[in-house]
Amino acid sequence: ESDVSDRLTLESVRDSLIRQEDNIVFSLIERAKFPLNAATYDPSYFSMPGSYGSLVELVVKQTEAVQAKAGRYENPEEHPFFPDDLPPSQVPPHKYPRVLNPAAVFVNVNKKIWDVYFNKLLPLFVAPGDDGNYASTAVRDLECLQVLSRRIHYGKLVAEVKFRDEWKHYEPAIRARDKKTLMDLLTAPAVEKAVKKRVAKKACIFGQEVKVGDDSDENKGKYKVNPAVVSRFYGDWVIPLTKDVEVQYLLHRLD
Ligand SMILES: C=C(O[C@@H]1C=C(C(=O)O)C=C[C@H]1O)C(=O)O
Repeated sequence: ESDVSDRLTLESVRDSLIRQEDNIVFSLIERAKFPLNAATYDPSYFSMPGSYGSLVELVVKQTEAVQAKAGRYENPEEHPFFPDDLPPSQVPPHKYPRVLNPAAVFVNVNKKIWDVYFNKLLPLFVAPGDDGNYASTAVRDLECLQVLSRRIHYGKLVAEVKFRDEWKHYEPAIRARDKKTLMDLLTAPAVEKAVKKRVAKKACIFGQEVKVGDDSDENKGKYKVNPAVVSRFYGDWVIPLTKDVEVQYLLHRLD
């Protein structure tokens, strides 16, 4: 049986990133069903024993605790937002193929993802207002955070494949801790451009009203999430954070 890492190619890793776009766009559409619902993020909205902060923090922390028991974070592709005090996995260990350098576990940009999602993205793609559905809102946020985190940390696998393909170029830059050269080596501008175009198109296709027996174009241009916002969010944050993960991982690749 061949080693999983032998089947890992830049193409297969990119295919996964493309598939994850579907998940991200759908999750944003689901969140955008609700208005901002500011109470979800307001620590003074409720109080309960233990220091959970806001409702969304309660939902994320408690969900992560349950998922940790179920073994979610044993998977090197999953990263918790609140790694401190997580309970251990309760399930028999699964033998994940060892593909990444073990130092990969120390690369976690979820704090940044949390900040960017709530402060940069959310105000741009949800309507202002309050409909009282705070718990559902928090659950949708959790979903968005998890799919974004998975996508961005996939940068570790991308970097691993690129390193294997071109180690002769990467090694000297890693030894010299030369982040600028690493960034230049791993950047593929044409791929980035295609990603931004494709996510805008997905937001158009997945987010349109589908009508039967009505040929009029009255719904043309009305989308559940603004395709331009999704594309800009990818260009300004998702891609740069993925590349940040790539560089951070590569710096540890020879540890
Ligand atoms: C992920 C990759 O690395 C970089 C980041 C990209 C992204 O986040 O979509 C796209 C191209 C590269 O500049 C890749 O090459 O596929």
